[in-house]
Amino acid sequence: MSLPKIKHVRAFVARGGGGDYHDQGSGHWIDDHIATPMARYPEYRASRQSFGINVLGTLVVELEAEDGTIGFAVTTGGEPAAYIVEKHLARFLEGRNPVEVEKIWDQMYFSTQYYGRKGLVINAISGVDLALWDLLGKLRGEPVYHMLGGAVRDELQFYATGSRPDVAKELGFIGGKLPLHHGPAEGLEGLEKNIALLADMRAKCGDDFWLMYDCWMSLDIDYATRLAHRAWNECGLKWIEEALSPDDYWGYAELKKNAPKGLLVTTGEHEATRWGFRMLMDMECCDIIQPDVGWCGGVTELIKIANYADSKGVMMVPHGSSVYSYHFVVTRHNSPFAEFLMMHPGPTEVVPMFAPQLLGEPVPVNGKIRASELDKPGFGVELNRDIALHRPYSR
Ligand SMILES: C[C@H](O)[C@H](O)[C@@H](O)[C@@H](O)C(=O)O
Ligand SMILES: [Mg+2]
Repeated sequence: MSLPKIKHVRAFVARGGGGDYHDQGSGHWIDDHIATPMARYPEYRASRQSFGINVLGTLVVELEAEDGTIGFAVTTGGEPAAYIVEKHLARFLEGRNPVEVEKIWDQMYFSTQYYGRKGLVINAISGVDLALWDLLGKLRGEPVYHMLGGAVRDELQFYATGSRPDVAKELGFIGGKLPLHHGPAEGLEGLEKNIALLADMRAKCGDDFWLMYDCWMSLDIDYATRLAHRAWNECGLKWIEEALSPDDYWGYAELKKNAPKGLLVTTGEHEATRWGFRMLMDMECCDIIQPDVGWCGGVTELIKIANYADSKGVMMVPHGSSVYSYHFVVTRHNSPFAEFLMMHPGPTEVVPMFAPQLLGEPVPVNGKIRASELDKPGFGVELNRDIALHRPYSR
């Protein structure tokens, strides 16, 4: 049974939130003195946008089939990713049967391996792969999660990422993940501030509410180990996330070995492909892997990553990527909960993570999304065509 072939491949760029969710206006919690590897330079310490965290913008990939059906997806990548899609990857898509997700992924990866493998190129491949799965679902009239094996539970439960875990608790989330504000460059004074903030949130949220710290690659092994023990002993931290550079597999293995029993070590949002995640798991770097399906290779690659994690008894809780991860998580026993990234500036309200780019994007209510809410073709969302979309490399 052949489906309508792919006729057009288009790559657009959009700004102002959405796929590149760090691309927010001023005064947003997500750019408020958050610790990063660049914090060793004082001029880049107060704002991640000052060193370019939002320089790329959103990549929108659109695949149009012969019958006019359109599949699309958004991720982080902007104009350089649009170039890779239009000038390199499109040749493996135009004229092809959209069912060939494996062969198309293989050709996109190995044709770009000489300059890709991780980062921007894999973001571009992920965007194409997500658009392909969306197109497949729209052509078949099936939600992506049905094509992945169906739901193993009736609802998804979420923890919330943002600077207000106390509000997240009131909104019904199972936990709150705080951004870490101070890294090694701010010395013991900064460490004490990190602990004081966590202790304040523990007092506000009570003992049973999960509290986590997201360190966004900002620490060294000594600081991370000291923070882990203090935060566990004094504040009952549930996990310490992405403490070290994604390339420091050896450091993660040491941190996990030296972390207090009971504290979880997590990482992976800036890792890519089955090979990168195999390295994390074979070197016993973490207790939970956190791939971003828009950055790790898409659904086709996440299937391989998640299956390997499942075989090793490692939890796979994707980095927040809205519907693109919800349709995956609901089908996996080793993904018992999901992340919801609070994109309200406060954050004191639940707003769609990729707003304003996706029409029909579901949001957690009382910290949950029912699986039945995903029962729409593809990823169940449509592109908001009222936003400014620019196609820099039309052919
Ligand atoms: C809140 C963190 O600093 C990042 O901005 C966030 O995108 C990511 O690390 C996460 O896990 O949500
Ligand atoms: Mg993170």
